[in-house]
Amino acid sequence: MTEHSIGPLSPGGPILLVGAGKMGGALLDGWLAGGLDPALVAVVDPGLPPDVAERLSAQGVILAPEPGNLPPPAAILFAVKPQMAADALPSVAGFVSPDTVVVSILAGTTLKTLRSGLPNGAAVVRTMPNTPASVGRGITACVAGEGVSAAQRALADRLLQACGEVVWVDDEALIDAVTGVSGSGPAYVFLMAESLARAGVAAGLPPDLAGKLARATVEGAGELLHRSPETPETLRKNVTSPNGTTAAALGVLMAADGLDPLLERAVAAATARSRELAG
Ligand SMILES: NC(=O)C1=CN([C@@H]2O[C@H](COP(=O)(O)OP(=O)(O)OC[C@H]3O[C@@H](n4cnc5c(N)ncnc54)[C@H](OP(=O)(O)O)[C@@H]3O)[C@@H](O)[C@H]2O)C=CC1
Ligand SMILES: O=C(O)[C@@H]1CCC=N1
Repeated sequence: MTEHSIGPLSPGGPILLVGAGKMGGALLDGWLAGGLDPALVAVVDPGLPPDVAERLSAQGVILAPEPGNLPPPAAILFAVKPQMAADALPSVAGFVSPDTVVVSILAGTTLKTLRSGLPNGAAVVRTMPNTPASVGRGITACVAGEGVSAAQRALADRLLQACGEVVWVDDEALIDAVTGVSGSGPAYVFLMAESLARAGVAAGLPPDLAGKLARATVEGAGELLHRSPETPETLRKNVTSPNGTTAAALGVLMAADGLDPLLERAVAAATARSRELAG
């Protein structure tokens, strides 16, 4: 069970997920774990693996609906790869009613592009979630397009809150840097676990032990950061004895050519790629 219960939700129509891959599937898991009634959820994804389709169907989720046999969705969560957007938008458009809000999670795909593939005046919210959503610990940044009503914004907020925290921005341009920090960010942290394990092996540990230590360290540090009211800086200082082992390591990581410039370049590369995807 996640920390974020969606509770009873009467959205006034089903919630349609278009694209139930890694991220769409994570959000779907978050909704179901958060208590969203599966009978209110429909999924369009021609590539759904049979075991996933079977599990969702057994839970009562509606699979592969057509616009003619599904009531107008209150919200459509659009979650295909950005490169598939043009192919998939016509099928999304077929489900859109005047009251539907389309919530996109596509990296680099602008409100303008999305709206151009949907019926005139469609309400669109562009968002950037991240995969910890599958365990209720995601964070999603959102920007509302023109004409999104307060009720539509509240519904988008509620659906995303079932999977973690939600923040709203007014400036769509910020979403590219959001993607570089929190959208892609979980990958940087997982890489830290991989890289720390490799460094442990280089320092003489057996690979299994290095992997176990590195994973538990990243998990534990994340949990401590989650539970503690302290800043990351204070938590770091709490580990660091004067002239001790951590100080020796931080001398490398916090040097002029250490982690800051490396992450700055990494986030800049992701941000630039997000802008590039927008065309
Ligand atoms: N993964 C992440 O961490 C994050 C991803 N995003 C965004 O989420 C989106 C999805 O990414 P991700 O989940 O990683 O990608 P996936 O490839 O895992 O998921 C996309 C899914 O959409 C399916 N699909 C393809 N075409 C259609 C269609 N016409 N109609 C319905 N479904 C279709 C795909 O099927 P098939 O595989 O058969 O093509 C696949 O199952 C991307 O736009 C990405 O930018 C945003 C934040 C974080
Ligand atoms: O790598 C990507 O393009 C997507 C967007 C953010 C995380 N994954």
